Order: sequence, then C-alpha cells, then structure tokens
Amino acid sequence: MSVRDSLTTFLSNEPGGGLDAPVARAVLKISQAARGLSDLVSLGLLAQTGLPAIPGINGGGDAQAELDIIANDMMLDALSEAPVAMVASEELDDVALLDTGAPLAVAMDPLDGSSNIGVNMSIGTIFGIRPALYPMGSRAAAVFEAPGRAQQAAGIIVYGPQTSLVLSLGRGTHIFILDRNRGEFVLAKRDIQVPRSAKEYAINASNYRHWDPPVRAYVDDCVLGADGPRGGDFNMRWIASLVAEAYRIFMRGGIFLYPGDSRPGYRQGRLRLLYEAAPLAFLLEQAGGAATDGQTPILDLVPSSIHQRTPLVFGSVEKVERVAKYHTDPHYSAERSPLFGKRGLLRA
Ligand SMILES: O=P(O)(O)OC[C@H]1O[C@](O)(COP(=O)(O)O)[C@@H](O)[C@@H]1O
Ligand SMILES: [Mg+2]
Ligand SMILES: [Mg+2]
Repeated sequence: MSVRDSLTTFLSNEPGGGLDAPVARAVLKISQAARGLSDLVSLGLLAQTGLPAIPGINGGGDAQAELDIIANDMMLDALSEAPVAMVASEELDDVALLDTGAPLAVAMDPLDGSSNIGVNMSIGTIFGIRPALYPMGSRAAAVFEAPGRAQQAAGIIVYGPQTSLVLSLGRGTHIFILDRNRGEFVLAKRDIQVPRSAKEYAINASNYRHWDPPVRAYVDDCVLGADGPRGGDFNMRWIASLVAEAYRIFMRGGIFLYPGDSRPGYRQGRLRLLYEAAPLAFLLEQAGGAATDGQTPILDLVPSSIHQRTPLVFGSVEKVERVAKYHTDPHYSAERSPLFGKRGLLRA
C-alpha cells in the first residue's frame, strides 16, 4: 500500500475478506454518502442560516437543521445497501431496522457540529460499526448496550477545506482525503500517531462557573501557564465542532474536554457516548491517544440507552492521564497553584 491509493484499494488489501468483508462494504457505502454530502455542504445552499426549514427536535433532544435531516437520510439510504441490520442515529428517536439478518450494527452522528453550518466552519459525520449480536427476542437497542471495545471499525469525516476521512478497522488509524478529480477518497497518511506533547487545550470556557473543582483546577493551571505549576504557556481553541477539534488533535496533539457540569441536563456533559465519544475513542486508541470520561476509558463504558451522554476528555495520553489525576489525586487539584486557597473553599 502506498500513499495515494484509493480507499477501495486499501479495503481490498485488508485481512478478513477484503472488499467482500461486511465492514469493508459498510465503510465504502458510508464513504459514498459522504462524497455526496461533501458536495452538498460545499454548495452552501442549505447553509445560509443553518436554521431548520422544518423545525424539529432530534432523538438526542437538540434542535435539527435541515442539513442534519438530509445527512441522516443520505447515510441511511447508503447503509440500506450494506450488510447492516440496524442503525442508531442522533437524528432518530429509536433504532432503525434495515436488513435484520445482516451482521452489522452502525451508530452514527450524521452531521456533527451543525451549529457551524451557517458560518462556513468544518462539520462532519461520526460512525462506529459493531457486530449485530443480540439474544433472540431482545430489543434491537440492546445490540448497542455493549462497550465501545465491541466496535470493529470507526471513522469521522470532516467537511472542511478538505473533506477527510479518519478511519480505523482496528489495525491503526489512517487518514484519507477526498480527491474530487478522482471522485474517491485516497490514502493521505497511514498509521497516524497522536503527538505526545502539544500546547493546545480545547474547552468551552464560558461554562467555567458550572464546572466541578477538578476541571476548574486543570484549566486554571493551563491559564496560569508559565506562572503556574505547568511551567509553560498554552493556547486555547474552541470550534464547537467535535470532529474539527478531533482532527486537529490527530494532527497536532493536545486535549479536548467537554465535562459534566451543573447546568440542568448537563451532569453527564453534552456529547453522546454511543455515536460521538465511542467512535472517537476507538480512533484515538488506535492512534496512540486516549479518551476518558475524566477517569474511565470511554471504550469501557456501556451505554444504557442509545442517546446517553458522557463527559468526554480526549487527546494526547499524558494530558488525558493528567486530567484523571486532578479528579483523584489531591496533590494535583490543590497546593500546586496560587489559586489553592480558592479551590479549597470550592471543594469544602
Ligand atoms: O455549543 P457547545 O456547548 O460549545 O457544544 C459544542 C459541541 O456540540 C456539538 O456540536 C454536538 O454535536 P451536534 O452538532 O451533532 O449536536 C459538538 O460538535 C461540539 O463539540
Ligand atoms: Mg455531534
Ligand atoms: Mg449531529
């Protein structure tokens, strides 16, 4: 395999059946839908405001933009031509049944970062593919009530200046770029590794007052920079598009946090375990990075419902581990900064 091989060539060389393997067929169908979606996004016709043509609320409880609904329909149409038994989508209340005897189940966020549609910023698609294994007679949703480690493949597609696919079939994480002249995704980087050291952190800092003390302490120390216990300065980034933040972290390292907070409905954060956090965690672990809910690896968590939320911390391993220490080790969350006194009061 060489850089510039097509996704089709890449998949045909994968062990376990090449292009005939169910996972390869599902990935190809998703990539074809993504090509169509990329064209639609780049035309901008649905992006004037990002507001919904027909106002609606999705299965996850968020307002839907027209493009959210179109992306969902395009992905579902594509998956109905793949060996997929069922789909759990951010845009559907319940699991959609396709070919019920087929071997795969797909969880997806058809369009992530949709608040960015109207402002011409990167948005994306997130998907995780797992075996459609469930005891006879149980609900279809039970198939998704298994840890993220059950995934066989996962990917994100970023519709940005480039349309990029970050893909793992469980043997490393690879980047493909949509080559519009060839009309297909081509391999751009094989076996990427999340850089270990980086000076960027990403968090929606407007929620500072709602965070728990360990998260405040971590961010306080980043803000203190060279004057604090970290002994060096940081940059902060917030795009409000999970796929775009993730792509930057795959390229440059760093850390992303969307913690639980004290706002009503945000105790478990904002992001969804099954179709946002778990696929990303799969890609990150395959690229030498890490993803937790603050302490526990995301891939060990079992969703109890398809739209369950989770706090999410991901990026370079050492940084993610450091955040966990702020939750468990008083040495990290206290005494190491001039803000100690304030923190002590907060924790009391
Ligand atoms: O507006 P906030 O609270 O900063 O949240 C931003 C987060 O919400 C999301 O937009 C949620 O995804 P959806 O757009 O698929 O609902 C993430 O992409 C992003 O990280
Ligand atoms: Mg999303
Ligand atoms: Mg979405």
